Amino acid sequence: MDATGITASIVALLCGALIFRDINLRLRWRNVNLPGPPRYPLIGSLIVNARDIMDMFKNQSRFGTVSAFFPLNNPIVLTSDPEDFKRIFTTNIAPKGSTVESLGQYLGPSGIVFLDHNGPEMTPWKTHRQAIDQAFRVSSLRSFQHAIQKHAEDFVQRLESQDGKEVDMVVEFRRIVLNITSELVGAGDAPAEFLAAMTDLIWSLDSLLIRTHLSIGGIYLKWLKRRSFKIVDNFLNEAIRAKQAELARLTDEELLGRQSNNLLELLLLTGQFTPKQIRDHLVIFYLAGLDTAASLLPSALFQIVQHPDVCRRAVAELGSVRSPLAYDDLKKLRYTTHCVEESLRMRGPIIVTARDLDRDYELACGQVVPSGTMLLAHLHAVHFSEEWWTEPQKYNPSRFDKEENGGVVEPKHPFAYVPFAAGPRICIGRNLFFSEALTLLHKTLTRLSFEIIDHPDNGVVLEGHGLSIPKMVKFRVMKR
Ligand code: HEM
Repeated sequence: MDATGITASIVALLCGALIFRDINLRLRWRNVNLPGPPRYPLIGSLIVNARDIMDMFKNQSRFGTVSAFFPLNNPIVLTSDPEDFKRIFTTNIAPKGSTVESLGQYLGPSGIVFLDHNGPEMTPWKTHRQAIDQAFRVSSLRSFQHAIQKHAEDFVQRLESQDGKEVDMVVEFRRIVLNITSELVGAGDAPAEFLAAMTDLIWSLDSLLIRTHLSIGGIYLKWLKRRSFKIVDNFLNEAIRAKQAELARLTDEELLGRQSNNLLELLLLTGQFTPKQIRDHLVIFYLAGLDTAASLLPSALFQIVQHPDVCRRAVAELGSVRSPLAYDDLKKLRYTTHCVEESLRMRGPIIVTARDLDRDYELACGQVVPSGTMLLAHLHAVHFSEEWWTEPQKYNPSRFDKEENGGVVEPKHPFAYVPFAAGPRICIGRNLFFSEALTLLHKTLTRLSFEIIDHPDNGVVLEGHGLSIPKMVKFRVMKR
């Protein structure tokens, strides 16, 4: 057979495989009747409906609470039914699976986010999660508060030095969250070169997310970013070695009484993890803790400043609490906490979260979808649903206060407010995030006032690839 013949045979084989896949999928889905964009043979709802698919990620899905679409014939079900959230998040019917595989290949497969929780024992994820949970207990957060304070003070002094000038708060918050995360991880003394390399790795994820369906994406990016990886790995591996040596010098008694408040030390002290696993977890904390908090904080500040009544009330509350703020003072900031909660509802950085069905699944609406389907929990859509919230488009921190809200508790369904997901895999860093957010708001709003810069993009959030990120948050800052 000549070259043309071989090429024609390969093309014919590929077409045959695609047609077989198409027919198989249609048979498996013949009894499922879910709304969604039209689906074409072989390419599913891809090209023609790219816009529709983007629309589906916007706050209100065009197709209602549950819809199905098939980019390249990969079945995806998008749900914003809180009853589905309850099942997905609180049982182990839907593992994280392929959705995070590419990310795992890139940043290190043992990172807590990538470990699968499927199976009756949920190991090794459960073992890792239990060990890491210790760093987020109240006692650890209490002793970590002084580090947050120190960084918050640096942050506000930096802003004060720009008195009267225009400041890009997206950049400022990103810098401060990076520093706080480094402190938590145990890389507080990291050189600027390490922080730049780590930021490079995290930022390049956007291009990985675009290629997320290509399993090669992670490996390719790892090669492309090999220089940054070398810097990050050299620093972390050296930090792990140095900490191991330091702990080896301690007596058993000293080890027993030791209170660690950074992850590196804590993970070593458990004695359960290899240096490679520890390295992967530390990297993950940058991924999970950086973009999320650094995206939400500028938006939260923007929304507070944009609403003068809310701002006056928050400033009064923040001013009534002593400085520096101790961990136990945070609970006195009830109204400011509601401001942050309201921003998490409206501008929570994670729009959707994905799970892979490894068995047939009955949706809350009664339809059974076949195994192999990717299930997307649309966190934002439920946050904007009129079924569960009063005037969901309105920024109203008081909705979280039962007394102020005429005795009504919002939302009207316990799984209709899920900025941190829910169940055993709920965000491990949520309490740390509130410590960061409240301490930074305390410092900034009591020492500075903010004037919103007039620009059409100011305060706008970009929504793509399942994440919501502020496009621009610029203020003129003035010392109070
Ligand atoms: C605005 C702040 C944050 C938001 C909205 C947020 C949201 C989330 C969500 C929705 C998940 C679940 C994802 C899923 O199940 O697919 C998650 C998981 C996680 N988050 Fe956060 N997060 C925030 C801050 C943080 C911080 C500050 C840290 C740590 C420093 C952190 C560490 C993690 C980790 C390690 C997981 C994985 C837990 C597991 O798989 O067991 N997050 N987060």
